[in-house]
Amino acid sequence: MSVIQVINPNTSDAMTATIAAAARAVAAPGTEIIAVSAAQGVPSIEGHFDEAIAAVGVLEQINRGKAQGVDGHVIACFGDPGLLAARELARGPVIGIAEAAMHMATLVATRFTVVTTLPRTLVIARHLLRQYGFEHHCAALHAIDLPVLALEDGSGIAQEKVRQRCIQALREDGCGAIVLGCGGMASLARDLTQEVGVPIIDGVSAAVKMVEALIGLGLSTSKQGDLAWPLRKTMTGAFEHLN
Ligand SMILES: NC(=O)NC1=NC(=O)NC1=O
Repeated sequence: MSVIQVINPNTSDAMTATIAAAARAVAAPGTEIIAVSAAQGVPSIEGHFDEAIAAVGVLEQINRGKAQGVDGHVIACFGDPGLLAARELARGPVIGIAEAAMHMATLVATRFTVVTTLPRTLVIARHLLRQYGFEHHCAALHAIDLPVLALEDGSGIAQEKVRQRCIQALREDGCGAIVLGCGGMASLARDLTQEVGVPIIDGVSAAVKMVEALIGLGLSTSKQGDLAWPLRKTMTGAFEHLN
């Protein structure tokens, strides 16, 4: 039995439910998914400021997951907020949904397109492409120009905009796969893939399977060098509980 903690770095429980359903849909029979929202922070993550706030919430949940003895962690926001800090703190594997989706896309296509939410988050995805070494695999990045929580408003408008943008990208970008650039899009991948006949990749499910694979291989986060446990120091104020 493996236990994987899936962390929604924003505080919107409705999005956590969407993320949890996508994770459980692909989890192996022997894998238990524990899905959590950030205990404090921002209701949605749509820029550098939000990412900084969300990173603290991620670290708090990593600590809780460690205390619960989970075997691995997923950071279920497309900016992968706090990923390396989380790897310092964690023993088990920590995978972000952007890196997971990008890795999977390169395994099934030579070029992929990213479809995300607000235009101002495009640069965050670009930074990750460079950080992970996937820039030359990415054909294009597009934003549907709707806020993250539009995906949870029940209207279906955001979901239809994602669908239309994917169809347009497949016509125009010369890509062989599409990466969905938001944790809140997790539920769209399977049906969209069926409809367009091209891999539409959700990072939540990709990350869950990558964590399962790492656990199965007996690979945990390296504690050599920069991902060694954080140096001990006395934290104060709002961070005292992280001591
Ligand atoms: N690009 C994004 O939409 N990032 C995200 N913000 C959130 O709150 N969750 C995401 O996945």
